[in-house]
Amino acid sequence: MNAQHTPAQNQPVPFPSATVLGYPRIGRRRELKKAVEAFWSGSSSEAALLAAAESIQLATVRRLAELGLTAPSAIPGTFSFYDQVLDTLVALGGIPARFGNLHDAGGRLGLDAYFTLARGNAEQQPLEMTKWFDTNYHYLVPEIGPETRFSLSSERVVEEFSLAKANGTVTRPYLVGPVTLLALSKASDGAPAGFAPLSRLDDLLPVYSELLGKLAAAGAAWVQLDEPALVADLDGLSPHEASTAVERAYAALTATPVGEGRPAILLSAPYGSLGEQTAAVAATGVEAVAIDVFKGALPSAAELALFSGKTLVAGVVDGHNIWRNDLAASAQKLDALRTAGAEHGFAVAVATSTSTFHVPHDVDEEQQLDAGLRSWLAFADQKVGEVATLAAYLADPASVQDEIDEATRVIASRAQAPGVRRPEVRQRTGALTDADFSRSDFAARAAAQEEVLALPPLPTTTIGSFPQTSEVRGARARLTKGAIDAAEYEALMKDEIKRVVDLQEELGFDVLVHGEPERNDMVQYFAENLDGFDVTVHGWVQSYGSRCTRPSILWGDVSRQAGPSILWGDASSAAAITVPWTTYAQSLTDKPVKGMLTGPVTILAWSFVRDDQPLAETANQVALALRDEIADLEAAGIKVIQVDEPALRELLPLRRADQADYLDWSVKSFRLATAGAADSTQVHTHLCYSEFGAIIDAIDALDADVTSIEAARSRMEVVNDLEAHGFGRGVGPGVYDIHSPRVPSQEEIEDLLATAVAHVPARQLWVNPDCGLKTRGYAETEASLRNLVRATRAARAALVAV
Ligand code: MET
Ligand SMILES: [Zn+2]
Repeated sequence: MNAQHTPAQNQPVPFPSATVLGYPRIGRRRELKKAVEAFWSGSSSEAALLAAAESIQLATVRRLAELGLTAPSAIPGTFSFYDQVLDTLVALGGIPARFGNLHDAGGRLGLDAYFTLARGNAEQQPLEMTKWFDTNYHYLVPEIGPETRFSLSSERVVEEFSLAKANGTVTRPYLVGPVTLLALSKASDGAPAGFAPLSRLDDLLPVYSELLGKLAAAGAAWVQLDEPALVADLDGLSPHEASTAVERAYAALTATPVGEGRPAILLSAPYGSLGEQTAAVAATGVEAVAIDVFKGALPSAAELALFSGKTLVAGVVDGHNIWRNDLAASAQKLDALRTAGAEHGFAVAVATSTSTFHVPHDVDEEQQLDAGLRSWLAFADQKVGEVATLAAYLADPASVQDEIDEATRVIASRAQAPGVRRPEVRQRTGALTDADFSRSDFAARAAAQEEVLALPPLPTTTIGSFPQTSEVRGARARLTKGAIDAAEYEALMKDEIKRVVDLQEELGFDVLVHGEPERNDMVQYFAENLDGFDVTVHGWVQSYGSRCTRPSILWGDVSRQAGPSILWGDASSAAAITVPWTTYAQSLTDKPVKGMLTGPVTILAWSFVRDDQPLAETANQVALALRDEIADLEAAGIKVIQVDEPALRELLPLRRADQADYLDWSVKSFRLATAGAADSTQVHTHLCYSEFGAIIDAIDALDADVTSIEAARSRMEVVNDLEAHGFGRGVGPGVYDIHSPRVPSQEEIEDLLATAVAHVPARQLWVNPDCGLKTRGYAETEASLRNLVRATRAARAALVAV
């Protein structure tokens, strides 16, 4: 089996015929999560953590070899204690000055320094966190300024390579590439206005080269430098700047010939087309380029001609979603590439389009799923098989005809399966008119809401969830196992709701929440209660650090389920998903309790969504189900309803040309979900995890009465955008960073509020944390919320004094 039909000229060691760009790194049973969290809590030692890391790393290498990645350099470096951007940053030593000196006496950044950057300490906020391209993974944002010093500060990547090698496998170390690392960085606090981190490229490159040299010396034949920034239109990075940076960076990194102190370089460009960067990338001296031809387009004939002498690694198998590959379609793409390769003298290899760390490990772990549904799926392990099959196809097309036919048959059966297309759902979306997407004027709504709610200035609220205690999670586990029945579970949840309501009353909040104890996850909970979805048991994927989510599978047409829910066995609650919990909370207090729903875009973004129809159609189906739920909440007397859309920014296409269309359908789906609400019902939305400046028009177009936005971790930057835009409705920029256990002081929150009041009219402002509190403990949450309410009271007094 050999894909090197036209061996590239400049490659001392050929690139393997089949590979993946990355693999899940948290462990099949989330072993890394457990090991890291035990270390953080102080219940295990650094030595225990390192031992766990080693065993996870070696298990991955063994598994990938078993699955067929046996050629040298076919297995990528897949380990990270927290985040790949942080790994690369720490290796290069470019850490923010605000942390003081984290280097040890030997000039190294150890594990403690690494975790301090990720999680903060008593004095310093952690590095900001934001979405990695259009995925639900979050990376830590480097802060680079003129003062940043780069020096080789960690050789973990070399040690990881050596560990695998000592155990018999030559892997392909992975680093975030220099252009992407700087393009994703923000200017440090001390940097002059307009400073561009990319201006430090020339200072960074020698450290990359030094690290590549160490990898070569350790025996690495190939390294992978990931440059997804090249498939995106990033703010502050023009196409010309991007090409120039690519040219400069890779001229420096390939200055040394392969074999004379550097490994061969695979430049990988996942998540879309290289587009106008194709020529710049093809002109570099790297030995191989991985392009995404699943989500991205095949390069044109003229572009392909530029790859002469290289290996083109074709990402034909989707690394980002879970559907079984259409092998016949992939084979066609490979045929085109093979023909062009023969003509222009480049080799072709097969890969996934992105790292597979966006998908779970193994479909075979999900025997509880319907066999039909299971046959439509490919998780990380199955994708390795698909890649191997397609590499075999390149070498000998006839050898895998059976596999190709089988994939074609399964995909055809999926289109016909019951539940995939339901006429009653399609009639409803087909009959929508413009009126279904609009509420009356904001002014009229605001007046009606003021009358019903009569809130003080700077109203306080939380984002929805309260800490998920081990009792709550334990109760859910016992319900699943059948150790308690629905009535017992319901009683336990009610106890928790009462505790949460009482706590908010005691703290003095104005708009309360029920705390969401009944929700394992804000998307999965809805998926479990809607038709068209299924959930997995072991399908965990990393969201950030040790945090994992278990995306549901949205495979069919969506509607609320007919018939009573399993809980609240009373037929009058037929189909309602959230009403009984919310009305129970409302029965305990005179303050308004928010109904909490997850919006259509977020339900799509955080599920594995069907790929057989436009996302807009699926979003409208979900929106109508939520619209029905909102009508039921209103009928039950709920006055404030929040529809969370934390993922609105996440699905934004990476290329500007595609963004307007996305924003149009995504905003419409939110409006479709919420526009049935009465004027007097206050509709909230919540956004987090991203910088929102770029989509502020779309946020405005959501037409929510109140929007809460994550802001504490980026130190209130969003209020500048709101001010510049003239945002006119209610807004709560977060004042408490819930991603870290740190308790913000009253003074600190007062400062943030003062900043907010300076940019946004006080009558529009709300006071709230950045996000839900489910991952926090009660003690720190109580202390933080107490400071939040105290700071609000002080800010109100200051307003009156003015
Ligand atoms: C990631 S956004 C979370 C919103 C949800 N209502 C919560 O409070 O957990
Ligand atoms: Zn949030």
